[in-house]
Amino acid sequence: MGTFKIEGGHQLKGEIQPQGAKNEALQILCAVLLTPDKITIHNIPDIVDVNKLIKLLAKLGVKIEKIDTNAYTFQSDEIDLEYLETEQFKIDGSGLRGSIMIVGPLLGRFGKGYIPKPGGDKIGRRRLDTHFEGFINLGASFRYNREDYFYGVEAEKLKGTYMLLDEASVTGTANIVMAAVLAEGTTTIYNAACEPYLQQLCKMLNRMGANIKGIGSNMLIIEGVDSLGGTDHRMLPDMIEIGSWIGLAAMTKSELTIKNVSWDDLGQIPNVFAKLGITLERQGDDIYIPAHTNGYEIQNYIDGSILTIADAPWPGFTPDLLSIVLVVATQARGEVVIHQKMFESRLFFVDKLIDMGAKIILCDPHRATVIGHDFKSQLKATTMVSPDIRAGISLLIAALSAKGTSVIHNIEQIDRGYENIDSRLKAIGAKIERV
Ligand SMILES: CC(=O)N[C@H]1[C@@H](OP(=O)(O)OP(=O)(O)OC[C@H]2O[C@@H](n3ccc(=O)[nH]c3=O)[C@H](O)[C@@H]2O)O[C@H](CO)[C@@H](O)[C@@H]1O
Ligand SMILES: C=C(OP(=O)(O)O)C(=O)O
Repeated sequence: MGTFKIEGGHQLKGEIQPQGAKNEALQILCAVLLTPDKITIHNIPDIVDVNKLIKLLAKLGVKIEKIDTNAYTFQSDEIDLEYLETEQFKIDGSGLRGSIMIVGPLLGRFGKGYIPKPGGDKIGRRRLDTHFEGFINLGASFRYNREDYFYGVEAEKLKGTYMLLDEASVTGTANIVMAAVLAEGTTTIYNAACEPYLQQLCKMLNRMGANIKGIGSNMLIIEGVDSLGGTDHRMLPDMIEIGSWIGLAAMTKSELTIKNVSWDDLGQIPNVFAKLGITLERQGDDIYIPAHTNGYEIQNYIDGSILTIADAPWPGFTPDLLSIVLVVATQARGEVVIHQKMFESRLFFVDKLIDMGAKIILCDPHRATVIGHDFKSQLKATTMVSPDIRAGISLLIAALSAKGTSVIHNIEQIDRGYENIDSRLKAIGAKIERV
């Protein structure tokens, strides 16, 4: 179990280049299975989850070449479907959440797709019904082996159809789209997820020869084609990482510039941090955050009632930033209710923040009320264990603002989604060691 030792209470300063987006990378990497032609992908983040998926693709027979620090080529012209029947695949496939998205492309191109129960954050129930109901709608037969949590879908030829998803699942929509692009006829997916990473996937598939309309909306219309070809793709910057850097800057009263953020793809993120009282300046495509020497004040609603920050499917606010918003609120002036609607086990990490002196009431598993300290009392350093990726980075931000030296164990959770986080933090003045 890896550990970070952090000496908190220091102001940081400098520029940060965000990494390529983790959750986009997981979709895009699965899409390389859709064609025998070469695909070049740039801005791939060097993080544990993505590297696990790249290894899994290699074991499936994808020819992979690293052509630059964050760029690879992929060629899926000799796929070894037998690997899907092996015990090793059960281990590899369950190592991350994103592996679920190999099923759609494999089903679309080879007529069968299998996956063990995927891994990822333990943040509540993470059902897969939307994915498999979508494949069944396209004509696939489905089986699930309860003994070893193994899912399978098979079809001679998928047939396009109309479907209304039971929820706007992000990976579910990506999976169904990747199957439907090679189905016969027209598939309409209503209540589709429409976040920027999904838009990126659809645009990439269209460059490969697919015919997807309605990109960016919650209704995707896909005319199936017989085959797809190669393309070049560049990943967007990671909006969750960008939000994490904004939170870090505010909590440590640091002046930071986050470079090349693709501002127009950030949706509600700048607004939500602005509601917490954080000043963000748009400078070209960069975000400049001045040092918040006098703190930051949470805005109430216009009728004076207390602000609630809640998650919702895109274009709502992403659930992946709520833990970060929560930690930032602990030092604000004012109060806020954090409502995590999607996941029921994601707020339990607040116990650690309470140990550090934060004023938080966990009302129920989904809601926490935070009463900010306005920096009148600093958080106290402590020893903690990172339960999931976003709680992990939130605890790291708390530790960097706290008085004294904190220790965070199980930092593998943070490494799942943040590239070289310790060296990038050190470059802007943080006192952090991997021990
Ligand atoms: C690898 C990847 O891309 N992971 C992301 C993806 O996970 P993932 O695709 O697994 O998440 P889903 O979009 O399927 O759903 C997340 C949770 O929200 C619930 N839900 C979803 C849609 C909806 O309309 N109503 C609703 O309540 C689901 O029941 C589930 O509990 O999207 C999540 C939601 O943005 C993010 O937290 C994850 O980081
Ligand atoms: C929940 C997350 O990831 P995953 O879906 O990969 O577990 C996340 O990135 O915050």
